[in-house]
Amino acid sequence: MTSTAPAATPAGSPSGGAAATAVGLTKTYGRGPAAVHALRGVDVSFERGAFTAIMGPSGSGKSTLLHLLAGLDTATSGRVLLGETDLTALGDTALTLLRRQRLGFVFQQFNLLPVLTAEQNITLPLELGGRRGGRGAELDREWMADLVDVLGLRERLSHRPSELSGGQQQRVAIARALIGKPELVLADEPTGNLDSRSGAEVLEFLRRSVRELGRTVVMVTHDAVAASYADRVVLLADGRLAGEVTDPTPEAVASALDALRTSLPPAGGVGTTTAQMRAVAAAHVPSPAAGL
Ligand SMILES: Nc1ncnc2c1ncn2[C@@H]1O[C@H](COP(=O)(O)OP(=O)(O)OP(=O)(O)O)[C@@H](O)[C@H]1O
Repeated sequence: MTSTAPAATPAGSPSGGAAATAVGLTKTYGRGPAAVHALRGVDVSFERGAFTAIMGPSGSGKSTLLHLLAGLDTATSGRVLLGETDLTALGDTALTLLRRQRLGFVFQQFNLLPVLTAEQNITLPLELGGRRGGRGAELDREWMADLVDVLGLRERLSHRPSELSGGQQQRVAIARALIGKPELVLADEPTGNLDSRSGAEVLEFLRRSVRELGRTVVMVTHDAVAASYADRVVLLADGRLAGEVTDPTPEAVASALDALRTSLPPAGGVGTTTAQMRAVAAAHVPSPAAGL
């Protein structure tokens, strides 16, 4: 699938124009011989107004990177910037507020409240913000109408989640993620629980939220077809940035992933140098990441 979006910001570029930036990001779980190096120094920028997918073999650090971008986990070293704000310098309360006011989340499990209607689920973040005096508690009715139309939910607003299909529920979850006009929407396998038709709808809506509603989306996925809806695919292998595919097609993504998998030993990275991965990725990826 070819995108008409502007060229992506190179990996590791400064945060000007970037919705989020990771700088020398490392995350180690555990200590000593049991330590797991989930991220080993990742430098990557996510361009504002673009749809970026993060892909890589199982255990390559995708979810860890998404969680650090969300301020849901703390880095071992390095920094995460949301715009100009350094998340790694914030305490728990500030991070909670930042997540509520500046981020939107879409999960594989739709996480809708069963007793609320679709409309109530969508506006819930504003209710929560309002109760605590947070910013964005006012419902922007025009924005709500835009979201409902783009997501095709107008006829479904009074329905409860149990009365909606999986795809419709995920569209409600996307509207809920977007209602507060977050700077960045983080999606973790948003189509993982959907059949391919509903998945395609959801991906199309995520793309439209970027193209038509000016949002910024970063999505973790295992699916090369899903990734092809993005403007750019960032590849991770063994906790490191291992290349990228711009204007991705499913074939280009699948071949870049195959190249990464065959370059990794079964144990997950021991003995594989970044240089080896770069060489393999460069051979298969149309636009390898600058700065690798
Ligand atoms: N809380 C944790 N404690 C210990 N190790 C962890 C923890 N979370 C993740 N890891 C390890 O960190 C590495 C990266 O995990 P992560 O979940 O980020 O990978 P992933 O690319 O998202 O994998 P998958 O595609 O299988 O979901 C893995 O080796 C994983 O086992």
